[in-house]
Amino acid sequence: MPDKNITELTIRRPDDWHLHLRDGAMLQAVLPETTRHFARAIIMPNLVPPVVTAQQAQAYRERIMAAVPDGAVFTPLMTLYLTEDTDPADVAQAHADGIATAVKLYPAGATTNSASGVTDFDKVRAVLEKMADIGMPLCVHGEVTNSDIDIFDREAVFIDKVLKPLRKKVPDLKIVMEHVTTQDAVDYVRDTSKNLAATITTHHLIINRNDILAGGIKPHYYCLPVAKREAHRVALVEAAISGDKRFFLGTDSAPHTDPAKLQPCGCAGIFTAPNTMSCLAEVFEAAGKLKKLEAFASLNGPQFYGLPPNDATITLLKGDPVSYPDSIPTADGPVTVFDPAFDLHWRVAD
Ligand SMILES: NC(=O)N[C@@H](CC(=O)O)C(=O)O
Ligand SMILES: [Zn+2]
Ligand SMILES: [Zn+2]
Repeated sequence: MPDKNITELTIRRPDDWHLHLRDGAMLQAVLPETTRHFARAIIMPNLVPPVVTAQQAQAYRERIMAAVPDGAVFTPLMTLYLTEDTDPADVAQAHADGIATAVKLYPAGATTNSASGVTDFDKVRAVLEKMADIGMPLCVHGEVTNSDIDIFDREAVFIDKVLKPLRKKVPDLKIVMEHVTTQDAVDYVRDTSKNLAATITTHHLIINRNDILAGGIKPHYYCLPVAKREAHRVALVEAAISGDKRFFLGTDSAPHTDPAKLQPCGCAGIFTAPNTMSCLAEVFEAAGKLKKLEAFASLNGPQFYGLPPNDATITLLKGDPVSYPDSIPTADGPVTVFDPAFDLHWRVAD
C-alpha cells in the first residue's frame, strides 16, 4: 500500500464539529486536550441545566474562552439546546449576533442530559422554519427513544420515522446527523443531494459492538449511539475516507469521570480528544487514504457550515508508537482516554 511510505503529512488545522467540553473543573481539565490540535469546535449544549438561550450561550462561551490555555488559538462555535419552548426570535437573534452557530436537537431521553429535549416535533416547527429562512444548521442526535425499539435499531428507525418526515416539512433546513453509526445513515446521506451532512466520530471508525461486549463488558467503549456490528463500522470508514463533502469529523469526545462510568448504570460517552488525530491517521493509513484525512478533518466541515478552512496547518509524523496517558486527572476524578487497542504511530508535531 503506497501510504506505508508516507511518514509526514501536513494538513490544514482540523476542527471538531461535535464536542462536549462540560463546565467548571471538567472544562478546565479537558479543554487543553482539544485546543492542542483543533482550531474550532461545535460545542454541545447539554449542560445541566442546558444552554437554551442566546444569553446562556454567550455566558458559556465566555467561560470556555477564560479556560483556553495561554498561547492557544481556539474558537468555540456555540449551539443552542432546542426545547419545545425555544423562541424562534431568540434563536435568530443569537445567529445574527454571531453568538450561536447551530441549534442542537435531542429527542427527549435519547442520551446524556437530554431530559429537556423534544418530544413533540410539531412544537418546534416554527423554530425550524425560522432556521431554514436564515440558513442556520440543525445538529441532530438521531435516535428514537421508544422503549420498544431495540437500541441497535434506534438510528435507522429515527431516519424513517423522524428525519424523512421532518425534511419533507422543512426541506430548506440544513441538517447535520451527528455521530452516525450505521450503513443506513451513510446511505441516507449519500442519497440526499442538498442540506444534509453527517459527522462521524473517531471511536465509531474503530470499535464495533463486539469490542464493547465480547470477552467482558467495557464501560469505556459505551457511548450513544452505541457502536453497531462490524459491517456498519466498515461503512463509516468508507464514508470517512471517501472525501465526500457530506461527511466530516465530529469527535463527540464526551468526558465522564471513571466513577461515573464504572457503576451499575454507567454514563454514555467516550473521551477521544487527546489522541483523536493519531487514531484517525492510523485509520486513514490502514485504508491507504491518508491523503483524504484533510478533507475529513479540516475541509468538509467548514464547507458545510459556510466557513473558511483554517489557514494554519498541523503536521503529522510517523515513527515509533506514541503513548498517551491512560486518563487525565480532573478535580472530580480521572477521565479515561479512549484506547484504540492498537499502536499509534502518528503524532502531531509540536
Ligand atoms: N455520546 C455520548 O454517549 N454521550 C454524550 C451525549 C451525546 O452526544 O449523545 C455526552 O454528553 O456524554
Ligand atoms: Zn448525541
Ligand atoms: Zn455528543
